[in-house]
Amino acid sequence: MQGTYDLALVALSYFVAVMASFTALDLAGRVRATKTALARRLWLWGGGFAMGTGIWAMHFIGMLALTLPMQMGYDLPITLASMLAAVGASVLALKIVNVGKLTHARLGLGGLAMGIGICIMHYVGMAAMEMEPPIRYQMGLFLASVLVAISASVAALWLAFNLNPNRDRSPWWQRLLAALVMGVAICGMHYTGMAAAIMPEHGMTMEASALSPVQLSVTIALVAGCIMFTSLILSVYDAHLASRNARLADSLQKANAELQAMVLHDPLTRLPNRLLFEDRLDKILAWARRQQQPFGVFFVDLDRFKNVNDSLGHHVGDALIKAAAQRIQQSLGENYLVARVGGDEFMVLTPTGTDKDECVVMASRVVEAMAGAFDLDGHEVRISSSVGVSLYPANGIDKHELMIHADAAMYHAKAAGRNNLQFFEQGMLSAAEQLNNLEKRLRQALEQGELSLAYQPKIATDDNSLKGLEALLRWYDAELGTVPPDRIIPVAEDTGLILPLGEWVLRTACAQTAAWHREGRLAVPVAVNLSAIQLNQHDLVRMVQKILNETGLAPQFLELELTESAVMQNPERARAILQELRDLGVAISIDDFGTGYSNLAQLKRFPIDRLKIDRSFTAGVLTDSQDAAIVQAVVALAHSLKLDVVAEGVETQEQLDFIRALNGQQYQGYLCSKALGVRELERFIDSWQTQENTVPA
Ligand SMILES: Nc1nc2c(ncn2[C@@H]2O[C@@H]3COP(=O)(O)O[C@H]4[C@@H](O)[C@H](n5cnc6c(=O)[nH]c(N)nc65)O[C@@H]4COP(=O)(O)O[C@H]3[C@H]2O)c(=O)[nH]1
Repeated sequence: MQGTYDLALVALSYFVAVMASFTALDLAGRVRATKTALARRLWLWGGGFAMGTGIWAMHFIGMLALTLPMQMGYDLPITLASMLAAVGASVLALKIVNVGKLTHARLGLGGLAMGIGICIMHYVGMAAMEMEPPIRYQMGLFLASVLVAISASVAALWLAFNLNPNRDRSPWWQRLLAALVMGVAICGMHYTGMAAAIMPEHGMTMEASALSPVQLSVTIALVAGCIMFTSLILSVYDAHLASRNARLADSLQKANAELQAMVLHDPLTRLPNRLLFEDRLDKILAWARRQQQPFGVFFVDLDRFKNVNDSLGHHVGDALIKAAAQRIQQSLGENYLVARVGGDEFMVLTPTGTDKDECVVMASRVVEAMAGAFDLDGHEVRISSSVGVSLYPANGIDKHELMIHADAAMYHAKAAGRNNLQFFEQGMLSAAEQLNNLEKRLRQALEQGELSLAYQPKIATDDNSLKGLEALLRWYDAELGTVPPDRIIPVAEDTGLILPLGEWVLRTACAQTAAWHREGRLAVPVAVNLSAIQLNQHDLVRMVQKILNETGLAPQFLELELTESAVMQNPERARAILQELRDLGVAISIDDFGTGYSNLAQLKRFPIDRLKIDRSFTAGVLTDSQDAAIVQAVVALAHSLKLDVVAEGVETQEQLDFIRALNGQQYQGYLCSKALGVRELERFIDSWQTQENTVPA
């Protein structure tokens, strides 16, 4: 008996087979990409189920496409059994190819399971027709149908799973190609199998319990379609979730990297922080030990940074740190690791192989780089740096030693006048400790009122009258003994203590002088030294005004002494502030004149009243022709600018005569008196008057 095929239904059957294969391969492809065992099992069963029902649906649509000259019907239990065979074989095949590495054997086995599954489904499905007499098959075509099913299945599975062995999931076009081939396996088998079938002439089927082909095919197509559609939707949703997870993982990774960068870097300068520095130091140490190579650790501290921070505000301080960080890195180059390890402290790690000479060259570059003026937010700021260097292995063989020794060397550089570099030496450890101790005790002395002032008279050269007093800081510490101001002031400047300390000096000197005025003991001005840092203090003028008000000292009885270098640090700003102080009625004098780098043209523009000749020049006026020439020049300059001159450190009558001959107006020095405590000064005044010298009262 010959049948005819409806080509549209044949095409539909192929389409269903391809759809089923695509869905199945898609779901099965997720098995490898999925982490949990349960999800893997679900995807495997989902794929097998979609494949099985798809093959099953294809079969019955294929049967519907065939018109036989007889009525047809199917036995329901056998029909369902054919579906179970298709699902079971599909699950088995997908499991075989999805577990472990896809070897040739496994691929062959999977294809075999799939091919046999398709065949069983087909021939059991045919048996559901229960023809009388039964259908017979041509052996050749029957075997060909089995061969088509198995070989096309092997090809499809290879395409689906083996084309991209390094990837968890194959791309969609590859799955589609595999599905088209699998469609060929299913349909090829079906139609070859149908060609193998010899239908009995005048055969009969259709029992009372059997289903009509149209009913069955439509039901199956609908069920299979629903299953495939749902499976695909699930798969697409899963793909969406997977890509979202991938994106999340990606941004998590980025956030993690950023967090790590934050933990290891200083947010202001973006330089490595101490943590990262120490980590790198550990690594370079291990390397240097193996290679037996030297390397250096620099400790860089900005001098007078607190000055800038306190006087110009934190935003300028921050800008200075940033600019300083850049300069350090630029002066050293990329091979040097620069880290910010504290407020104004940086550490540098040289590359391995850097010896002592090279360390000196490179550290000097940092010192030089720091000495140039910074233009910050319209402020011209000058600072300097003190650099300590320790060398592996000469100055330390472990991380802590190298760091502590570089730190100690840096302290030594500070004590040696700042703006320089020092190599570590054993004797330095105590210097650093001493400096720390000094700072601690000074802070305590200030808080507990253990500081005092001494007053040194200023005498007129012409008539020996008392012209004024200079207040000088004194500190006697039980442990340290008498600590001279030359040691106190630099420590105070570096630690920021100079502001409260300077305010205390000013208040004490004003209060004492006002008291002497009230007592009628004297009526001369008092001179107070101001540090460069105080000059930059933003509320200096207000503070001076407030202290004058509080102590009741008239402004014309206060004189502020500033060193030449303090004024020249930022001449424009200094000029403006001095003018404001002058406007209050306070006098200004330039201390240690001749020791700095005064620009004489600029000096003319400063609102000052007096120049003080440094005692180093006074000491040499009679013995050193250069000192004598300088003193002569300074006095001449002062006269031409209509400024008074005070010669400091006059110890002998001859020195005084020299100054007097030049018409220098005042002098200070041991010839007349040392700086004296309050009671001593009062006694001095009394005795000075009795010697027929004048003391204005
Ligand atoms: N060899 C010798 N020395 C003489 C003679 N006459 C005075 N001196 C000393 O010379 C220094 C004069 O003070 P300076 O030039 O302002 O120099 C001062 C000043 O720059 C600074 N200083 C002192 N007190 C203060 C203060 O309260 N604030 C600030 N910012 N600096 C201060 O410390 C420096 C040193 O002060 P001192 O040790 O008190 O030393 C004082 C004084 O004792 C003399 O005839 N021969």
